[in-house]
Amino acid sequence: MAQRVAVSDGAGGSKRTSRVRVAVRLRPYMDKQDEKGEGSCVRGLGPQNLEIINWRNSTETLQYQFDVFYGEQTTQQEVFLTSVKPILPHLLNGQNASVFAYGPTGAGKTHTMLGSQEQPGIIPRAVREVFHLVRAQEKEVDDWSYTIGMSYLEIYNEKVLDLLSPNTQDLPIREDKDRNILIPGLTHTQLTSFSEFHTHFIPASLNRTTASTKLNHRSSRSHAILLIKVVKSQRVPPHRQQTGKLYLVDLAGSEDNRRTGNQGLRLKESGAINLSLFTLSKVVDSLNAGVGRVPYRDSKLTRLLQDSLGGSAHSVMITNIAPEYKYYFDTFTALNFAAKSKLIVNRPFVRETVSTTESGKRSRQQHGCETSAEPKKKRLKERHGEQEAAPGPAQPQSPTDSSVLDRLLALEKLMMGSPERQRLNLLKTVAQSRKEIQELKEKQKELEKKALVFSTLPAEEKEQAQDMGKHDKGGEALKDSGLFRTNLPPLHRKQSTAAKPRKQQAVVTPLQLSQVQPLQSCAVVCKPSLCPSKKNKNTEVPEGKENIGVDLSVSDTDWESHLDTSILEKSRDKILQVLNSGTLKDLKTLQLIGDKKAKLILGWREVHGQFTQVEDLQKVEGITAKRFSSFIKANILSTIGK
Ligand SMILES: Nc1ncnc2c1ncn2[C@@H]1O[C@H](COP(=O)(O)OP(=O)(O)OP(=O)(O)O)[C@@H](O)[C@H]1O
Repeated sequence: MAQRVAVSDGAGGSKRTSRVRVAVRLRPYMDKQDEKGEGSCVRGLGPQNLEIINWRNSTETLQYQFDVFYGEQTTQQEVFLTSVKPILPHLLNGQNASVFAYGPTGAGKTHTMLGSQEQPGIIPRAVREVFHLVRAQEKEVDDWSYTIGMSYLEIYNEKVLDLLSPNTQDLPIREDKDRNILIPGLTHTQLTSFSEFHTHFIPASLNRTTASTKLNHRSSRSHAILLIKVVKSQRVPPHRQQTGKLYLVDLAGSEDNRRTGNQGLRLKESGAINLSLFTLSKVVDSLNAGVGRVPYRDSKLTRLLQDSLGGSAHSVMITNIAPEYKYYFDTFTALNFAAKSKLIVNRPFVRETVSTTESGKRSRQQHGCETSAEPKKKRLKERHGEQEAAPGPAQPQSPTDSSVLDRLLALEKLMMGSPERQRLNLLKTVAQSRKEIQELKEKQKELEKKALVFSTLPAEEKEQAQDMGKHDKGGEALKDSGLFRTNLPPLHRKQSTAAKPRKQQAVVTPLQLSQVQPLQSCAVVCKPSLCPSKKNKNTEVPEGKENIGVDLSVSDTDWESHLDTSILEKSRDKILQVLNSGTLKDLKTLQLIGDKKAKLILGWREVHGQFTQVEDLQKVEGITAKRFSSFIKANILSTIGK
């Protein structure tokens, strides 16, 4: 059997970590979409620079520098030749590459990646070039043969779906011992020519999940990922084999839900899209800043791209932006994620209000890439015009909506002026907070359900339940959090007629009835020393599970000795069973296991199979011996009570 060999770059040899090359492409101004005729808010300054009006002060612009800036006149061919073609030869040496189009909905990602028949984009051009390179290589070198194959998939709502075989379910992502990422079950079709590629690709594209949002009629709601694999096999012994993978990714649009009118399923989709794009930008940031851990595992998208993004792979991110004012917030956000730095420049942006019919003409003038050699006279004239149009500190023309301004302020506070590492930490904190909010929301839903049940109980039972609830620390923590109070107004209203303010909050207490029970029952089966004590409270409570219904205050080392061995074993078996056969939801019912840990457990199971004993849990990333010891204690106490 052919052997996969380690590959090195033709230029050097030693393993290195590539930066992700960041390009920005500004699409042409589109009159029809700009009903208010507000004009452009962004324009090019040169081959690497652009500027956007400063929303805080319109006498200033914010200037950004990227590896490349493509102005609105840039052709599809120029984008391909300068950003994509140079990385393709690496595929024939067994190296990986990825090209992805990032940016707000309607800013031109699909145009850049796919294009049209008249203006083909990166995908058709890259596949044609790969065939060309392979044919040329086959003519030159005799002792290697090449095969080219394709897979096409989408990530929709964090599910991996096969576009070449649309009836398949969510596919798993695995990693082999050489750290290659694999998707078992994904269709891989051998291609003999470029026209054959078209035969498979076009119908598969129609399987892609798209829906209409207010912003773009055929807005893509999934990340579409085309994989082109080049396998190079040695015809003579030792029959070495090298595989080069190229991922061509048309990302779903990041969007502002308040503006797009997303609700229900669309809103859920947007959550998944925004989370994966957020993780992607964190990954790109970490790779380019050269900081330690790259958070590939935080989303399916980045997990899938792990072996083709950073490391020894060659990656290009093309951030697409739109010039219209109505895209201001999205453009600003996209630029801040893509840019390493920005400069505030005291130079006004001409932005007098014009009628829609004139705006196209004016925008073309504005968007011509200005250079520093621009006549001084013209700049002075612009400045003068600006002062006439908008005296004093100005607001941005479009995002005057106070919620947008709030978010701009928050975003700026987060991104501006902080050193790279600090910025990464902030990004991390935001992601963590989002996760925690999600978990709290889930918990809240659960509590609401239980509250409903409680409201049907007779008065006597209610009182009993309230008394028991007072002992529950997790419930108190939730009650004390502002989030719980603000998110449960209907429940408070319901109670307010029957009880005093202090008691109103007790609406949650019966909900913890089932959580308190383990401790109560525990008193029956364990020795007195194990029963809940309020004195010893220094036990670590990891990962968003602070509201566990058991007391962890008993000493970490001797608590097992207080329990009956057969009960202990039975509990361990129960836990092991959940670890080995539980779904994500089941795993999350375990004490101290949140969403992230549950996913890591599932991932471990996919790669390594069953856990032979509960202690194996320590092999899962992030579960330290200390965490495991808290985990086992909390879960055993909890199962004993059930
Ligand atoms: N560089 C460009 N030149 C000409 N037209 C463009 C360019 N970029 C985008 N467009 C046009 O703008 C519109 C929106 O572009 P596109 O559908 O590619 O956006 P998108 O970012 O892929 O949106 P979504 O996230 O919804 O898929 C399309 O009509 C497209 O043809």
